[in-house]
Amino acid sequence: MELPACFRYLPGWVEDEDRVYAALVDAIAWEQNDITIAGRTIKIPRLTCWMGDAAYTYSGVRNEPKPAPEALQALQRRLEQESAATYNSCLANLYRDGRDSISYHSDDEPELGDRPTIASISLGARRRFTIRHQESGQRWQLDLGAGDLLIMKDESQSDYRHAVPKTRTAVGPRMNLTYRWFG
Ligand SMILES: O=C(O)CCC(=O)C(=O)O
Ligand SMILES: [Fe+2]
Repeated sequence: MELPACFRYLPGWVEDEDRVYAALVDAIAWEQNDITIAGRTIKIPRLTCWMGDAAYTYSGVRNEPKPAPEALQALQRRLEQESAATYNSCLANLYRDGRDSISYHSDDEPELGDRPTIASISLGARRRFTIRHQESGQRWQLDLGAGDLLIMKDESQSDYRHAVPKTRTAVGPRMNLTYRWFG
């Protein structure tokens, strides 16, 4: 099914994606944060790293920025040309296996502004990405593979939610880089 117009899918956008994955998996300062929901503290089911100018707080976790490796900045420069947008930060996710996931959410923190453009690059193993329209409940799914780019803009965060569900299928690690403008 065709995606809503505020999601633009560009498969195979990254050149040399295996090399970029290998460089970044070692260079990024991964950590596993805790989140507290309804008084219960659990570990986020994936590794993350926030690279930007300022601290980023989401789900009650304050993330201090870490330095961005050169390979990450090189991708950002190419992305800015592709998406006619500028980015000043990147939230990286590492899904170690099928038990790692991100549940349905919108990236709607106030610092991202109204109708943010978020450029999301996938590297490593292919994983399912699901989109749900908040009001109608209509769903879409994409299998994001190594080198794929998904640009989310306009009402993608205000009207839709997205997720990477857990899978029982044996699957290797997947990295996702979400470039954002954080004001
Ligand atoms: O891993 C993905 O493809 C999505 C990650 C995501 O939605 C996020 O970091 O906000
Ligand atoms: Fe997201």
